[in-house]
Amino acid sequence: MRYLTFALAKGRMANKTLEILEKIGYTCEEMKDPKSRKLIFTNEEQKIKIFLSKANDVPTYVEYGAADIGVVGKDTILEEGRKLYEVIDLGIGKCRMCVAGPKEAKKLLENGEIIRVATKYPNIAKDYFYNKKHQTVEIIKLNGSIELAPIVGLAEVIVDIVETGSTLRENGLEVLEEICPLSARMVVNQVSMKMENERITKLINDLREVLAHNKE
Ligand SMILES: Nc1ncnc2c1ncn2[C@@H]1O[C@H](COP(=O)(O)OP(=O)(O)OP(=O)(O)O)[C@@H](O)[C@H]1O
Ligand SMILES: O=P(O)(O)OC[C@H]1O[C@H](OP(=O)(O)OP(=O)(O)O)[C@H](O)[C@@H]1O
Repeated sequence: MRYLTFALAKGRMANKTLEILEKIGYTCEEMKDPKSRKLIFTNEEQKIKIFLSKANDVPTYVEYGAADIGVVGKDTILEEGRKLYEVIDLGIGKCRMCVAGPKEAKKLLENGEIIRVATKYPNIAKDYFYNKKHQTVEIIKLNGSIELAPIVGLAEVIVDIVETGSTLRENGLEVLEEICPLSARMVVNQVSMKMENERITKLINDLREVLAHNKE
């Protein structure tokens, strides 16, 4: 039997993802050593390998088959636009992709003015403004602390993740339009889905059972 390789997004979702995998019997004790600098972990018995990578890179590893399976936010899946199968919503990392800004910016949006939109997610922003709203805007790519942009006059609005809304509130901004709900998804390489169909189907079914149980 060959190894099934998992690419998981490091960061805020990593621990919860590992907890869910543990519930379906996939464990990697070695991963729990906080001092370890090792990047990939093997469970010889279960014939699995697990690695953590930057969230943005998970779809790339999976599309190229360097990982059979990935767990990553829907935002990253939409932004990266890779060829993969999205098989299950894990229900963790729930948040929303929104257009936000000072409340005065609502008028600019309603009037379809050519505004500047700052975001870490240029493809999601383009798709929303160009394809869904048919509104011409200038997209400015940033890499973090996006909420700064309307405050310092770099852009009129932002496209960003909103979870509790605290970051917006504490900076005098608000949600102006909602683009879509987000959560972590399991994605599968298209060839692996065929070649390892039995193992991957079992894994998906086991996950469904655990997730249904969690909801009860
Ligand atoms: N409040 C939140 N802010 C950002 N992402 C969130 C939030 N809640 C859930 N998520 C989900 O968690 C994923 C990973 O977020 P995280 O901040 O760990 O990584 P990141 O944005 O790649 O961070 P960095 O670039 O700072 O390493 C996001 O892609 C999103 O799907
Ligand atoms: O609605 P809230 O609960 O306040 O969460 C949303 C904030 O969290 C994320 O930022 P993150 O902490 O990942 O930092 P970043 O801005 O550097 O990406 C996101 O980009 C928002 O800024």
